[in-house]
This record gives sequence, structure tokens and C-alpha cells, in this order.
Amino acid sequence: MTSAATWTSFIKSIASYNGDLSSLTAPPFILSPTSLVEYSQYWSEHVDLLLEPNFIKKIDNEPIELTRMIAVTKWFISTLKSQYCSRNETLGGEKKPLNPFLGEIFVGKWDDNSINKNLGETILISEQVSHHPPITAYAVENKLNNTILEGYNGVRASMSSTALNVKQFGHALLEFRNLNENYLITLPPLHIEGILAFSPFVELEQKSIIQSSAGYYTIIEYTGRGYFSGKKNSFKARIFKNFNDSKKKENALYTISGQWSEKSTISKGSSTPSSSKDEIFFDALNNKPQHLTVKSIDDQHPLESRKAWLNVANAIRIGDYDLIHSEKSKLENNQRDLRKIEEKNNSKWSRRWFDEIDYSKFNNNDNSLENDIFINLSKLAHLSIKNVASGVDDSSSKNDDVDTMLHWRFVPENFDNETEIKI
Ligand SMILES: CCC(=O)OC[C@H](C)CC[C@H]1O[C@H]2C[C@H]3[C@@H]4CC=C5C[C@@H](O)CC[C@]5(C)[C@H]4CC[C@]3(C)[C@H]2[C@@H]1C
Repeated sequence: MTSAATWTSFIKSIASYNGDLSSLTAPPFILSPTSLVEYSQYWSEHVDLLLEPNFIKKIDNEPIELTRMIAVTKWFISTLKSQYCSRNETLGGEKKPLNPFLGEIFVGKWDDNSINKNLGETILISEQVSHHPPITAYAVENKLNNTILEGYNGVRASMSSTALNVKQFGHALLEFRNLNENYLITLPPLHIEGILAFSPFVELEQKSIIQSSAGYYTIIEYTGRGYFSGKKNSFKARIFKNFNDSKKKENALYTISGQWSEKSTISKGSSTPSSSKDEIFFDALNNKPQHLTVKSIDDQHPLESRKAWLNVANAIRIGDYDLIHSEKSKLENNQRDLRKIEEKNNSKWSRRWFDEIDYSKFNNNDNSLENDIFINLSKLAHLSIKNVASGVDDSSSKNDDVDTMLHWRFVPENFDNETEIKI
């Protein structure tokens, strides 16, 4: 069967599809040899921008916290091309990632000489903390500058007539511990366009926010081709003094607009910057991503993603469907056996470097609440702390049918005490 015919039959098979993406058996040519647990690296392919707020000096008539919020917004915009376009660049289009098994890990580092900015070593720690539903937790840590980004991500998907709609769950927390300043970052919904046209690609939609502990609040609105801007991967970001000011666009202190996969410009105030006369904010075409260094497969632990999936990834690369199926089945059967043993022993897989924190246990008079940066930043941004889709505000009716408040948190001492896995 030609791949176009296979693709058409595949599209028919998912027409009435809703829910867990991993249950899809996609044809081999749409499969990526990379596991979803590796996608955490896309948060830090511009390490210099991630760490920049540590080096900002106060400029005249502007609070330094505002200058830092502009820098954090620039770093966040710089992550989007890697997050959502890297498969187009390397594989010719969006692909279906390998579905990580419970406990699958991915570690790597951006060492000094790769970015030669005397920033010190930055490490990536990523762990599949849940298989049903798939949830990846991650941390990016730079000890020299006492800076850490941690977060987790889960997705829920549904098919419309022409696109796959994806809601993201989770959030990211960026902590500058030398500055005693931190940020909450929410994740935008997205949809996969071009599925019927047999060349799928991601387009972001609606909005995501960045909330600073200093009060500053950035809202980023996404549009794509066919919207008023007409260009794919478009966005408009507005930086406000705080959440309440964001109710009126004219309160914006800065406005940034353009394409997150190409160029964007920035101007003071609430007017939309023009690409001609205003200052370039970020140019994704001329800022190549900094790729992290990963140990060779021989030096990897069996739980490390590229070692665990090696045979499946090689089968995908040669497009041998039967071999993909047989190698994948070996790995999945091994996982099923592990779960059966755990069930028999009434034990469960222990997460290595992350803990699931139940925030519903904290009540308002519990003193451990005020030091939790997620609680404080969510309050400033008026965001729900329930397990609703990322960025849902605390007054939304979407909260009514969700009660749980379970969020994954990095446990640095677990990683510091790690003996088996080397970066
Ligand atoms: C639905 C039919 C089907 O399987 O078609 C295959 C198509 C390639 C579309 C489905 C897959 O598209 C992939 C895109 C993936 C997202 C890309 C980037 C990110 C950001 C990262 O920080 C977190 C994960 C996330 C949201 C990926 C989640 C999984 C996505 C949607 C893949 C789809 C299975």
C-alpha cells in the first residue's frame, strides 16, 4: 500500500479519536525515533537567554525587575521554535514521538565550551513520572548561577475534522535563587495542522502567561496562518505591571509581536511594534539552538531513553514495520511484567528525582503554604492550582469538575544522591 493510501486509512482510523495519543498505532513513516521524554531539552536550547536575568544591570528610569521580565519573556519566546518546530527541521515534518515507559529517563548537559559564555555547566534531568496518562517531569539546573527551571507536562488530545487539538497540562517554575525572584510559566494549547495534507505541523493557539514574583505579568496570545495576521506561528506579547493592569491593553508597559519561529520586535507601551522601525526582540532564524551533550549509548543506564529505545529507533529509521512492532512489543511486554510484579508485591514504581505533591492537603492556615512559590505565583496570576489545563484562571467554570491538586516537583537532594546515573 502506498504511504499516501496508508496515511488516508490512518486518518480515517482516528476520525472518531479522543484521548490518549499513545493508543494510536500510526504508520511507520509518521513515527519519530525520539521519545517524548527528550522534549524537555527544548526548554533550554538558548542557555544564555535562560541565565541572562542573573547578569542584568539596572537601566535608568526602569525597575530592574521589569528589565528582567523582558529578558525572561525573550527566553520563553526563544524556546518555542525548538519545542514545536524541531521535528520539521530534522524529520521533514511533525512526527509521533515514542511513548515513554514509566521511569524512562533522559539526562544531558550544556557545558561551557558549547556556549563559551562562562555560564558554567547546565544540566537537564527528565523523567517519565506517569505512563497513564503520559507525564514528563524535568529540571534544568545551573549551579554556578544558582538558577533552576523545573516543570512537568502532560497532554490530552482530540480530533476535529481537520486537526488534532491538544491541551497541555502542567507548568514551569523558573527560580533565580541569587536574585530571590521566580516566575511561573503556563503552556499554550496547540493543534496539529496539515494532517489531511499529509504534512503535519504544530500551531500554537489561545494564550499562555508568565507571572513574576515581583508582580510583573506577561500575556502571550498566539495566532497562525489564516488569522488576522496571516502569518504562521504569530504571537503578540504584552508586559504589564501586574495581573489587574492586564485587563486593559492600553496599560501595557511593552508590546512584542511577530513570529516565534522567525522574527519579532518590541516597542514601549501598548502600540503594536512595526517590523521596520522598531527594535528586533528575538530572531529565531539567526540564533541557532544550543544542543545539549548526551553520553554515548554504551555509557548509558538501561533506563536511559536512547539506550532503552535503541532497537526500536533503528527499526523506525529503516522503516521496517515488522521490526518496529516486534522490538516495541519486547519493551512493552517487559513493562507489563514489571507492573504485574509490582501488583503482586503490592509495591509501585518509585520515582527517581520527582515527587507528586498534593496541594489540597495545604489549607490556608498551614504555614508551609506561604513559602510555596507555585501557590504564591498562581495567586498573583489568579490561576487555578487544580489539575485543570495549564493557564486556566481560578474563576473559570472549568474548575468545577476537577478536585485534585497534584503537581510534580523536582527533589534536588534525590538527584544529588544519585549513584547510578551520570550526566
Ligand atoms: C493524531 C494522528 C497522529 O498521530 O498524527 C501524527 C502527527 C504527527 C500528530 C500527532 C503528534 O504530533 C506530535 C507533536 C507533539 C507535541 C510537540 C511539542 C510539545 C512541547 C513539549 O514541551 C511537551 C510535549 C508537546 C506538547 C508534544 C506532545 C505530543 C505531540 C502533540 C505529538 C502528537 C502525538
